[in-house]
Amino acid sequence: KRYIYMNGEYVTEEEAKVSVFDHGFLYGDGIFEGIRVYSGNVFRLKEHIDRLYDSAKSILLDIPMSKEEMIESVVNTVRKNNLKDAYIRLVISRGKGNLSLDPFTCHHPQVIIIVDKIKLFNEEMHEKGLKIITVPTRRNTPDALNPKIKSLNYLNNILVKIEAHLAGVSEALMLNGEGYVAEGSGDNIFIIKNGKLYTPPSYLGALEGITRQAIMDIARRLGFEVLEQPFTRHDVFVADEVFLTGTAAEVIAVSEVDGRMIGNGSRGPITKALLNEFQKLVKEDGIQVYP
Ligand SMILES: Cc1ncc(COP(=O)(O)O)c(CNc2cccc(C(=O)O)c2)c1O
Repeated sequence: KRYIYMNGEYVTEEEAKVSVFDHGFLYGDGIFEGIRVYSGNVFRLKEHIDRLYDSAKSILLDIPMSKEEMIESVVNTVRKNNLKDAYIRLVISRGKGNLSLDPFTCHHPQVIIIVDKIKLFNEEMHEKGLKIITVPTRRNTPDALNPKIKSLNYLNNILVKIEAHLAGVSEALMLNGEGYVAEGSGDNIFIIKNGKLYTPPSYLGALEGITRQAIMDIARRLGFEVLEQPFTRHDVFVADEVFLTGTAAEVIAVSEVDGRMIGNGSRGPITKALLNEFQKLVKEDGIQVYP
């Protein structure tokens, strides 16, 4: 049996329901985090919670518990489900209100913690790398709905998934309003050229990924230069290596973009080395569920 945390209680999947008047359901008025547990370690949980509370502040959503209480609730929910490896979906909605858009008619934000088994990319996909495309749908502009806010408004990302699917690929890149590469539908992007790593700067219009930061930390620790600067599709096409990062994706190589083969058409050596280091880090850096 799986238990879901809802507003301080554990309920079963069948009992886990929200009101049809919940503004998270009606308007995507809410925020969320995707977090992973590796061998009982909740990877960089504090960093995820810090980002969650930043997203909350940015949309004036008042989470009815402290960061410490939220961390404890996440850990307890993993323990309640007795999982050592898992994917956690932490959702906070504005809560039940009337049918207007007005968030000030919602007085009880919903705090929901779902713990699930995780699907992985298999070893073959890691070695071969993903074939991806660039799609016409641009990333939300920061002065409209800032991509730094991990909100429940994922239609921008879902439209990208639809375009990728229609093109027969599993993932796609979004550009920003100026035509610079922003990120994938649910992951950040890195390119490697002449031994240097490049990733779009966070102001460009992408989520400040926890995995992105971890890879930058690892790469710098290994002595690589990492530059956060804008780049274009051309820079991606001529890169030696390309990979995507995300809690679900981890570190996944890209072997083809818009029909251009990347490097020798399979995962590059630096990408593989970074993934190896990442797989060690995720077991250590975070909060232990079963100390
Ligand atoms: C738009 C976007 N960009 C980057 C990332 C990677 O960030 P982290 O390194 O912090 O996870 C995300 C988060 N990744 C995310 C969110 C929701 C679902 C899925 C999925 O692949 O099922 C993935 C994301 O949603």
